Amino acid sequence: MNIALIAHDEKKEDMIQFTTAYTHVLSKHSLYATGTTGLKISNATGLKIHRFQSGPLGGDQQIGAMIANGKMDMIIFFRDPLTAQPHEPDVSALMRLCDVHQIPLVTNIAGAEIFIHGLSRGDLKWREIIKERQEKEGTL
Ligand SMILES: O=C(CO)COP(=O)(O)O
Repeated sequence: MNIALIAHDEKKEDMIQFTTAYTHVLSKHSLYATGTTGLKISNATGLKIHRFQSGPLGGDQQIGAMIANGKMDMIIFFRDPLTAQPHEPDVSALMRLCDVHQIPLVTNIAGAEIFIHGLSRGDLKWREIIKERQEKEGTL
């Protein structure tokens, strides 16, 4: 599965703890992240991560583009609800695209715990079926 990991500054510590705890699960998947989040995770865990631009510079939009192109399977986005973000429109756009394309999105560590267990149990296998169908129909 292609998984995006994103955290606002006040939530980066949560992301490091989460990815450290679940390195063994995450290492079986293709990981993508916004710039600073990706750097911090790979420094802390050694996980291989494709890093996009930093969020305020367009990273959320790059991940959004992957969703629109049918290339993203899950978004783990630890959002800071208490701090105004200069790129709030990008954040909203990313979450909107998750809903448009039925991509599982979780925005806090408590939910992410549930997602990660579902992921290791195979709850996201339906994504493969959808992708195969889209490839056949030429819509991917
Ligand atoms: O701002 C972000 C997501 O909206 C995260 O960006 P960084 O990972 O570059 O800090």
